[in-house]
Amino acid sequence: MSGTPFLKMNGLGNAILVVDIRDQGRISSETARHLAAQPRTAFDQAMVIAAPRTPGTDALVTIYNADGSKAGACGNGTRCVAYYLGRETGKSELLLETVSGLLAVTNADQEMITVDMGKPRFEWDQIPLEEPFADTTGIELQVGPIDKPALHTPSVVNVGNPHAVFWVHNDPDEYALDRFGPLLENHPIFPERANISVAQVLAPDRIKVRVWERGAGLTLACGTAACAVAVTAARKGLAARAATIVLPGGELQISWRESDDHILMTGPWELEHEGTLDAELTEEGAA
Ligand SMILES: N[C@@H](CCC[C@H](N)C(=O)O)C(=O)O
Repeated sequence: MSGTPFLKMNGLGNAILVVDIRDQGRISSETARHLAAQPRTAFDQAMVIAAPRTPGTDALVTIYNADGSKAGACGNGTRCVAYYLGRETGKSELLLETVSGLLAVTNADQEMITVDMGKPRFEWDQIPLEEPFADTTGIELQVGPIDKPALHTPSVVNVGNPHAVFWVHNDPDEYALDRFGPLLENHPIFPERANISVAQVLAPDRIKVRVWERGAGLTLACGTAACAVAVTAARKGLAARAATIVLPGGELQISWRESDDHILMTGPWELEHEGTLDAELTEEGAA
C-alpha cells in the first residue's frame, strides 16, 4: 500500500493524521496503532478519507484513536479533513459522513473553519450509560475520598461520541486528570468508555477545559469535548448557548443553535508536514 497520501496536522495541538485512501489501500486498527507510534505519523486521531458512500456527500471518514479504537466524531480532525478536501476541490462547503452521521462544513477554504456537529443527545441510553438516569445534567459518579470527592456529579452527553463533564470551581489545571482520566474513561457506568473533561466556568460565555480523551489520553484540545462542555453548561444554566471554550492548546467558538438544536464549532487547523505512507507501512506490525 505504498504511496498512500497523508497529512500530519493539528487542531489547537490535538495531533491529527489525515490519510487519503480514496485511490488505494485500507487502514486497519492495527495499522492505525502502528502509525500512531511512528514519529512522522504520530497522532491522537487518524482521519481516514474514503470515497463517498452516500450521494451528495464529499467523503466517508473513519476515525481512529491512537490506541486503534474507532470514534464516531472528532471535531478538530474534521476541520483538518475539511482543509484537505477544500484545498483539493476549491469548495468552501462540504458534507462529510462518519459512522455517527453527516457533518456540514462551511468556510473550508478559510483559516477558521466551521463544522455543524449535529444535535447533542442527552438520554442515558444514547450516551450510553450502563443503567438508567432520568437526569443526565448530573449523574451519580465520583472519584476521590467519599466524603470529599475530587470530582463528582458529571453532566453526560453524546455529541457523536460519549462525554462526561465534571464541573469545578478551581482551575482545571489543579486536578490530576492523568490519574483520574483513565479510571473514569473505563468506569463500568460507560459501556463504550467516555471522554472525560474538567470544566471551570470563567464567565457566562467563557469556559476553561482540560480533557482526557478516550483512546488517546491527555490532549491539548478536543473539539467534541468543547461541544459537550458548551451544551451541558447551557443546559445547566451555567453559560449562554454561545461560548468560547479555552483549552490548553487554544480556543474554540461553540454555538448551540436554537432554531434546529445543532452545535456549530469554529476553530483553526495547522498543517505540519505531508507525504506518502511508505516506510511506516512496511515496518513490522503494519497490517
Ligand atoms: N479529539 C477529538 C475527539 C476524538 C475522539 C475521542 N477520543 C473518542 O474516542 O470519542 C475531537 O477533536 O473531537
